[in-house]
Amino acid sequence: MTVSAIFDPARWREVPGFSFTDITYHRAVDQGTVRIAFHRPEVRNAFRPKTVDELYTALEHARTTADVGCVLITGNGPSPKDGGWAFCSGGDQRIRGKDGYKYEGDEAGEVDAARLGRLHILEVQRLIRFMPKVVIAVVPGWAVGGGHSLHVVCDMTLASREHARFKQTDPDVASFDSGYGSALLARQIGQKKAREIFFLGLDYTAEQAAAMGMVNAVVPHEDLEKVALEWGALINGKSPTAMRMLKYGFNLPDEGLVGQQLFAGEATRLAYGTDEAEEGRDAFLEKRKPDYKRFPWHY
Ligand SMILES: CC(C)(COP(=O)(O)OP(=O)(O)OC[C@H]1O[C@@H](n2cnc3c(N)ncnc32)[C@H](O)[C@@H]1OP(=O)(O)O)[C@@H](O)C(=O)NCCC(=O)NCCSC(=O)CCC(=O)c1ccccc1C(=O)O
Repeated sequence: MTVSAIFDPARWREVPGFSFTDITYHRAVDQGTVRIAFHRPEVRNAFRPKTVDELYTALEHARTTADVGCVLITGNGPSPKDGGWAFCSGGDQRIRGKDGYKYEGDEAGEVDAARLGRLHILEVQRLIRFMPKVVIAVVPGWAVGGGHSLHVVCDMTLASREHARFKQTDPDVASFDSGYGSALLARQIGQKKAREIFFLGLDYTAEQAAAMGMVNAVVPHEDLEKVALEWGALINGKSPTAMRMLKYGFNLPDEGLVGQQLFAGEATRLAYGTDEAEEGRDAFLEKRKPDYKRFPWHY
């Protein structure tokens, strides 16, 4: 299979140094935007622990690459089995064990009983939320269960007019994202609608999701990745400092002390660039008292 039917290979290069199987990882040829895509279209891009490991690795690489300002998360497709499209259908229910999602053994479909079950998609959610870069969910099909929660935690969502569908099946399979997947969703679209999505488990089109406020734009399917790249270029044209202070400022009221820590950390980085901070450091190194008299108490 090619990477994805709506992926334009002329606009991307594979990021070297990785041997991913469950995701693909590309960098745009002309801008600091990367594309990370679920690559299990035959199961609507459900994630298993290996998928989550790879997703975390690619996201961490993007987070720590200094000239990347925008991360697109999407799903490759369509399914070779039936032509269906998906962003992500959440945890792979075939390998869910009593202690979480199980790693597979040597044989396909065989569980590795020696390794502990994982729920580390939640670590991926935190990485998306805490990284000082703009993360966009590019939804070409189903966003369901833990896949729905991933789109919620991204900074913005673009959706295919024809194929994107949003649905929360968590309670159908006795799972519950009572963290970002539900509570942050309620911040985005209101308590009543968020509760409806979880308590009824209905299907919603891209247009309905946009009307609720959980999708930023609805785009013709064949233009989805082109528009995502246009948004990436806009984002990369802006001040990195301004963008990360904005992201952390948007997050802060919902993150408690962690949000304050992230915002304050970036404020500290800015303060380190001042003459005042240099005076504090130099005084220590020169074993003298700092002299802050020339610095005003701004008001
Ligand atoms: C996504 C669907 C609505 C798509 O429906 P449809 O287009 O009709 O396609 P299907 O024929 O149903 O599916 C095609 C094919 O894919 C397989 N498949 C689809 N989804 C999954 C899946 N999640 N796991 C395994 N396999 C899947 C399906 O079986 C078909 O295979 P065939 O061999 O061809 O028959 C629909 O498919 C659907 O509803 N899927 C299930 C969605 C779901 O319930 N997902 C799990 C929700 S729970 C979750 O994700 C929790 C994870 C999590 O983030 C979390 C968060 C916080 C705390 C804990 C957790 C936690 O990990 O539990």
